[in-house]
Amino acid sequence: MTDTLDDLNVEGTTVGVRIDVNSPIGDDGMLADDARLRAHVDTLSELIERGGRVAVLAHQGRPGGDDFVTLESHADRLSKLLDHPVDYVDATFSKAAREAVSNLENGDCVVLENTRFYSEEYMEFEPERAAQTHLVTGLAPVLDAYVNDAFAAAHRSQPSLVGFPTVLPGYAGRVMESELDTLGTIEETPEPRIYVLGGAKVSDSIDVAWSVLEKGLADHVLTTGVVGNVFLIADGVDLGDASSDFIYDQGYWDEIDRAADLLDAYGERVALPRDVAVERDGQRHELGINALPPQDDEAAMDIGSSTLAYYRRLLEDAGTVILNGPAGVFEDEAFEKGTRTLYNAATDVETSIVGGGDTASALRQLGVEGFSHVSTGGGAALRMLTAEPLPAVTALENGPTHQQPADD
Ligand SMILES: Nc1ncnc2c1ncn2[C@@H]1O[C@H](COP(=O)(O)OP(=O)(O)O)[C@@H](O)[C@H]1O
Ligand SMILES: O=C(OP(=O)(O)O)[C@H](O)COP(=O)(O)O
Repeated sequence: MTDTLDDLNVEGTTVGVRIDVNSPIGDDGMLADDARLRAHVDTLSELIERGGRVAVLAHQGRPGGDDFVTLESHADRLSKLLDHPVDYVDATFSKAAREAVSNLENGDCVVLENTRFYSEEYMEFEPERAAQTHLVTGLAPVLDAYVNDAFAAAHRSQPSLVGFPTVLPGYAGRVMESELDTLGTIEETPEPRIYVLGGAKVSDSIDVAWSVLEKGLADHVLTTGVVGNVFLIADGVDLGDASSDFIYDQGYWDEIDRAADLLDAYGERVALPRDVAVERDGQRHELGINALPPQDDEAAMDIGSSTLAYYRRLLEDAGTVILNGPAGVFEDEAFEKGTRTLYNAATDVETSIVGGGDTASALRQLGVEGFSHVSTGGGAALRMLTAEPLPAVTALENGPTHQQPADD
């Protein structure tokens, strides 16, 4: 068990708070969706109201990506959401950052710059080594405590996630606490248990499928999205050049062999799409597996109606459904049907758990509501749902011995 904010004496304490606000970014380089910021409002408001001196750490995007931008617009939006001034400093652990943190008064809040602007932060380390990185050795001396609220990044073993709790007393924030409470009890959820794996993170999804099938956590795995396309190709279906090229370009070609191995081992418990939707004459057009391959430039952009009927039948008997990743290119109106219909059907299952940044935004866009739990994390939620430990949580649990009295 990790300590929580209930165990932290906040007043007058300078707290480094790691949050996950990794969000869609518009063409203007500004924040395009603030759902992940909203999730952290409770933790940050509580620390501010209890008189903490709050230094916020977070990443945005990955190096080289269009969404690899400064946190300035995140700080602006946080200030509005918290209804409280939030400063921003374009530094993470340099003298300017340390001075900004040291000058905080009780109830002040500053957002430091995107941690991944600093190269060691995009590497994975053992906690003890992460504690020796420039970020942690530079910033930890001006902090009294560390709060990790970044559940969505807790599957990463990066310095801001595992280094600080190795040298500072560490606490779970309110988002982290609630995610661990809900997702930590997956083995106790009602059976049969169905995992629906879609979206575009094929490699992660295959890892999850292996793990939950091997451990007996999943009675069935249903595949959709790019994941479903990879499984279809692994099963010998010719999806055509457009889908194959897409999978190749994304670097997922090797995953086809892994998917084939999984089908060999657990094929009877893995469900594959029975039809797909392509764009023909500017419209959605569904093709059964026997009608494939599609025409040259047509890519499989969604699952079709037969697949939806098949998956809905399987869901009718489920006690728990765990879903990650959209079933199709939901951003395009013609291909939102799979995601809308499947996720709506999932809300009827006794326990329904959803994870994933894009998935959560798809559900908001499509107005699908009624799940037992919508996680702030994708990869992190999936890792927990395979009953695997999260490095950042382990680091919090193993952190330096500390006894700080809670506020009176
Ligand atoms: N058949 C498909 N072809 C191409 N992209 C797809 C397909 N199905 C889903 N996607 C894309 O997958 C992306 C989301 O996947 P992912 O990042 O894995 O989800 P999450 O963030 O919820 O884990 C979306 O941008 C969606 O357009
Ligand atoms: O968005 C995130 O994860 P997710 O896409 O699995 O929800 C986290 O911010 C982790 O980001 P990363 O996958 O670039 O390490």
